[in-house]
Amino acid sequence: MADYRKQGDVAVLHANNPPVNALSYHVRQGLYDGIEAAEKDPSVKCIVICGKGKTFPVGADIREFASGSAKKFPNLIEVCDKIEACTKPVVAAIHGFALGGGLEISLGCHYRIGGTSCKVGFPEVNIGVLPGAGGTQRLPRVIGLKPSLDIITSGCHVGAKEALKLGILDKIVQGDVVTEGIKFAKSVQNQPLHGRRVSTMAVPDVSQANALCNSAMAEVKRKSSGLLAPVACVKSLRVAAQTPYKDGIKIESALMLQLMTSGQAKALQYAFFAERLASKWQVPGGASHATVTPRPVKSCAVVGGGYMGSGIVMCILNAGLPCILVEANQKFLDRGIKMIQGLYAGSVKLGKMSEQDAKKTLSLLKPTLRYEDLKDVDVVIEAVFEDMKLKQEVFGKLDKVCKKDALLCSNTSTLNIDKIASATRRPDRVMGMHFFAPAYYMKLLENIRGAETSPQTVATVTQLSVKIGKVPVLVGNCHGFVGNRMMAPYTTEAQRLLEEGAYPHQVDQVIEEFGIPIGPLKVGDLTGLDVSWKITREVSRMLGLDHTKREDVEPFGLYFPVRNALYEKGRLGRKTGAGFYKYEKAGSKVAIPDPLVMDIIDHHCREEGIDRRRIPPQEIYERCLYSLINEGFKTLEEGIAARPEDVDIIWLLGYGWPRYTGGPMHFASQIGLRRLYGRIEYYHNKYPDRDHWTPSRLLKTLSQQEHPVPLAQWGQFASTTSRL
Ligand SMILES: CCCCCCC[C@H](O)CC(=O)SCCNC(=O)CCNC(=O)[C@H](O)C(C)(C)COP(=O)([O-])OP(=O)([O-])OC[C@H]1O[C@@H](n2cnc3c(N)ncnc32)[C@H](O)[C@@H]1OP(=O)([O-])[O-]
Ligand SMILES: NC(=O)c1ccc[n+]([C@@H]2O[C@H](COP(=O)([O-])OP(=O)(O)OC[C@H]3O[C@@H](n4cnc5c(N)ncnc54)[C@H](O)[C@@H]3O)[C@@H](O)[C@H]2O)c1
Repeated sequence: MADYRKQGDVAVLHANNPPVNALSYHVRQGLYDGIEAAEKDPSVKCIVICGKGKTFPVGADIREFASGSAKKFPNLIEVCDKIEACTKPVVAAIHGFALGGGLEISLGCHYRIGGTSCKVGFPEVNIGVLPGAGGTQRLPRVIGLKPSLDIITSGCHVGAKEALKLGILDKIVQGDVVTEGIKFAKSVQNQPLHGRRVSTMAVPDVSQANALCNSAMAEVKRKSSGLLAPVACVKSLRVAAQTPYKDGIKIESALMLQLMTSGQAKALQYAFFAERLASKWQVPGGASHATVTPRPVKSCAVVGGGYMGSGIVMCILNAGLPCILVEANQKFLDRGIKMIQGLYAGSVKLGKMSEQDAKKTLSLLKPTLRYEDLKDVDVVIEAVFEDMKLKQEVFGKLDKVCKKDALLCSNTSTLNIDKIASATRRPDRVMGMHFFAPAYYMKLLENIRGAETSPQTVATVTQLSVKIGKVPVLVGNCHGFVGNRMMAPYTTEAQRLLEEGAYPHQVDQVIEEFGIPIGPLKVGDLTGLDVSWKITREVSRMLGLDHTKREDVEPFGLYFPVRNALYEKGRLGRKTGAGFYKYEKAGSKVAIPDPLVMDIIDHHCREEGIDRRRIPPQEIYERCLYSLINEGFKTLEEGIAARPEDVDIIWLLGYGWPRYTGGPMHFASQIGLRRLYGRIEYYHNKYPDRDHWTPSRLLKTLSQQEHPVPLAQWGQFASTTSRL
């Protein structure tokens, strides 16, 4: 709704829909009625529109797109037109964010003022739509075509200063924005409105419009190939430059309608809400984010300042928390500090941070070689080598030196959290915090709850994760947790395809065309074939197998003859300039298909008596992606993942799964679970020895329901107790 009050001869309209004043039906109605009432009231001379609470409206209510309420009278176009047509001056007083429909409302106003820290923008492309309430038509009339193309196709926020410079804001004000808005409105109440109604203006300097739009179109197609929304934005902006508002708005609306009903928009909006759901955890027994109070965290420590540890330190420092870094010896400590300093220096060079801020942030870091220095910290995150014996040794030490209520966390990517916790006398205060590389950049944090981890530990770690800028997803304890566990069948199938008829570039091409930025074999080269070779050896050891014996490892899906042959030839991936591909030189990024690798593969097949066949792209697609999805369903049926949305967020934020498909689980729902199950069963019959093709029981049950079960209800069909 919108609150209407009068202050002298000024009508003040507050959009009131906490927490972000999304423009749902009642808010639109309130604003529309408010303008009408102010127009009718002879004692009102001018009007101020603002937002209650922490922000100006941040846009349309995204949930109303699916329900259809977004189109209900008065829709957002009608509200903006109503405001603009008002015969009394209307001023938008912006604090917080004016995004999407919120910015459109303010462009419907005759004047816009903003607080010093306000931000404006059109983030619609991020959720698969366009600024469809006149945004693509009004913004270029205010600021010109080029900056409008930049703002609308990028979805980026624009700060107050820049907004003033561009002309989006008429003034930046200090202090309370509503009070200032009232003052401003009074100052313009007698000014004629002619020339202030944006829809009546012409887009300035359209001589270069075609060239600008052509180049913007080429750019969005290059950057976000396959995405519908940015293309539609450019189309709509081109129209704005060429036609009067009344015609442009019709084309904008038609484009909006197409986008709103597209699968991409649904998937992107699903991802938007899934991301916000992720930190809302619940564990068996009922404890949840809503019921458990986290402990305050005032200081942290990181053990191991290698590749991951140094990135984790930066996340902590960036959040303004003091952090101690412990290393095994001076050489590695120096190397870690140098890495951290170098990254901050890089940020300063790129203008992302001032030198002073970098200095201040770095002053929160305390390097040491003494574990005893950790005695007062609230949370320790361990990031030493992936070795159970070493991790247990470190946790044993930490348990001795750290205060009793300190939390001890591990950045392990695969190891058993309970086993690590068993080295301490406080398993209730031990948890996994699985960061993704590079840790200072990647938003995902897979937090692993052990069998004895207490709800308060979960609450504290979740709160800390958010504080350091991450999206935390709580998962249960198993080998590889959710993300890496799902990765295993995907990479296994990618490699097995090589033995049957495909070459590395053919496999990667299919996956990259699907939208994952780097195919599985290029990822193999990136991480290093020696690294995956060692992992295979370790896992084989854990299972009591000899990794050199095919008959031992093959039944467990651990037999990778092509990778092994490349490894034995010293082709360790990008770092050696050769792996599944060749590279111009060691460390180069461009992977070049290598006839030598094809010969190695052909030779292997001849030796094994394998008749190579042409593998159709559809088979590559299904074997890599469906095996991964099947594993995702298994994590749900075992209660390792709590919700399909969590699985999706892990893959969207951690592994580059294309956001416009919503994530593997949402994608599965779009394929249709019956069809998906059928294909998985087909491959299970074809490759009965590969455990990862055993169909998930949950998927089977869901596929047998008479009507498709909405994704949000899948959890009700998972039969096993949660292992979270
Ligand atoms: C015929 C006509 C057709 C219609 C035309 C429409 C045209 C229009 O151009 C389309 C739009 O405006 S498209 C829209 C364009 N605008 C955008 O895309 C802006 C999207 N929003 C954002 O970017 C961020 O929320 C902010 C940066 C605003 C705040 O960040 P922060 O402080 O970290 O807060 P937070 O944690 O992110 O959110 C807090 C709570 O609010 C919830 N919620 C938020 N926005 C919502 C929305 N629009 N809706 C609903 N709910 C929304 C969010 O889910 C969460 O709920 P929870 O239940 O508590 O979990
Ligand atoms: N590399 C990745 O992409 C990645 C991603 C997610 C998680 N992880 C996990 O993060 C952890 C660290 O991996 P990394 O890639 O940073 O390894 P790394 O080899 O770069 O760093 C490990 C560091 O730990 C230090 N160290 C060893 N023993 C120590 C001890 N007793 N006390 C203090 N420091 C000690 C080493 O000196 C080294 O600097 C592993 O568990 C790994 O599985 C790695």
